[in-house]
Amino acid sequence: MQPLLRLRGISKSYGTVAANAAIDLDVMPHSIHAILGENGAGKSTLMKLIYGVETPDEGGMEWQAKPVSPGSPAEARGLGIGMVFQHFSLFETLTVTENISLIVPGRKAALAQRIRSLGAQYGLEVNPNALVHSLSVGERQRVEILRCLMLEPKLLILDEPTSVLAPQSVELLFETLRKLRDGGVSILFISHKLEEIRALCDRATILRAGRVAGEVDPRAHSANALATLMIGRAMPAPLPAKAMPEGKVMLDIAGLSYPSDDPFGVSLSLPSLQVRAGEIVGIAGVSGNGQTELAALISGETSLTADKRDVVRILGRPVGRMGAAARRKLGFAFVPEDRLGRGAVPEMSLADNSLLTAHRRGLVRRGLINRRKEADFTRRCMADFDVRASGPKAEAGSLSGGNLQKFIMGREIMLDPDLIFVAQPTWGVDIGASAQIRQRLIAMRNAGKAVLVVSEELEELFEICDRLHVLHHGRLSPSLPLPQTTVEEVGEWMIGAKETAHAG
Ligand SMILES: Nc1ncnc2c1ncn2[C@@H]1O[C@H](COP(=O)(O)OP(=O)(O)OP(=O)(O)O)[C@@H](O)[C@H]1O
Repeated sequence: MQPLLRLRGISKSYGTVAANAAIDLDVMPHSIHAILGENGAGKSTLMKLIYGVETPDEGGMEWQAKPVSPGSPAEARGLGIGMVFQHFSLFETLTVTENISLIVPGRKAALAQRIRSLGAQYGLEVNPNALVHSLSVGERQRVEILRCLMLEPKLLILDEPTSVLAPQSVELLFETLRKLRDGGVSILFISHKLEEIRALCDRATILRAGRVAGEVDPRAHSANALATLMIGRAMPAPLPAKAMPEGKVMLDIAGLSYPSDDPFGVSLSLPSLQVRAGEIVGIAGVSGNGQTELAALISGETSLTADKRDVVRILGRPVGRMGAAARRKLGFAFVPEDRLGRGAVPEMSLADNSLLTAHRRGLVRRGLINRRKEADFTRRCMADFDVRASGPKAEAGSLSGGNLQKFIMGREIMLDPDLIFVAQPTWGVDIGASAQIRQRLIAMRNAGKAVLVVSEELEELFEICDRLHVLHHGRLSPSLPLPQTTVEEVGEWMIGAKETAHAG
């Protein structure tokens, strides 16, 4: 059988970094083909070359046995190649339908109708009239996938599509992808989740440092064997959580109802949320159920009315009316889910990004930046958290997704906060580095720090947390202690089944 897409000797360098080196790849018709590799291995670069976002320095590409060299995404789409990016490319101030209509032809009313019906069919529900800025990361991803599907591609490239989907939605998406494959669409699938790759893909190409390190049938290998192939060494073991005495309450939210002023936002109802020193508390739930609003409330992006200033307390202080910078001064650190934008400024160097939150750690004296200290801090963060980039001067936006996430996590942990709030700590991070990040969070807990983690990955929460709450439609469940609570129970809270029983 002729491959749908054939790459031969594809190379692409950025300065001195060989992001792709002499890559050969055949994508067959009716195939779901995984691209595996550590953060920075060159997966996204390869996909950008195929989709015409970048042009290769060397090598050739054949599409349905004809030589092609797509010079732009529009040309690639013209061939029948669609791509869903890891970082979103939606306009925040436009609605879902308006964003889709920029690429997909058709009248708005008809598009909105198709968005609804495709959404229902594939478990990618989203309100066509919602403004994109009001959507959670997970919902934005649904919009991106829908937009691609509406163009009926022959090859669909998905760059970590499941990283922000709930387990149920992942299964639905896989059903969609299998249906698409059976209907003649091939899929290139990038994911760090090896079990997903084993469940979904029939081929896997493994990249290591920009080169092809092997090609396997993922169904014939265990996840552990795939991981070893990918990272070239064995996985680090989880750090045991040591028994801790009951610590002081470091975050305390008592009886807060917070109606959203955004018509598409989620109103919060938080009967009680406490995080004590020496524990990790997790917030489980599907993205779009109030996680964004909760993060804004705790980080200080949202300010409460004067009568509610006591309702949120950080390190014993009422912070309801305190801004984000003042909260950080108390000993609070925050890793937002949106790493490009809120977490880091892409156009700035890593060193200057360190300054954004670490300026109080001796990097600024009397209003002057100490460049040496800034570079030292950044270098230390890069070394300790295995951030792969050319150095402190590298632009944040040039880092691979997982490496930027490791940098932001590292920067916040290095502030040595008493209370840290982390949204999606390992989103886009490869399995070796995720294990390291989880180890760091457990180490903070063992050192008596208070840790609050929002994650859609139940497995991750079950591995690191002492207790869990579930957020569903903005309502926070009671505290569920681990390990007594089961995944099934949490699942029921996640879909609202338990909530009704609890209220009754
Ligand atoms: N625009 C750019 N400028 C400079 N370097 C870049 C640029 N894009 C990618 N790189 C570098 O090329 C290498 C490969 O990056 P790429 O994003 O392809 O990795 P990846 O395998 O997709 O990683 P991740 O799993 O973290 O998304 C990295 O070292 C990255 O820093």
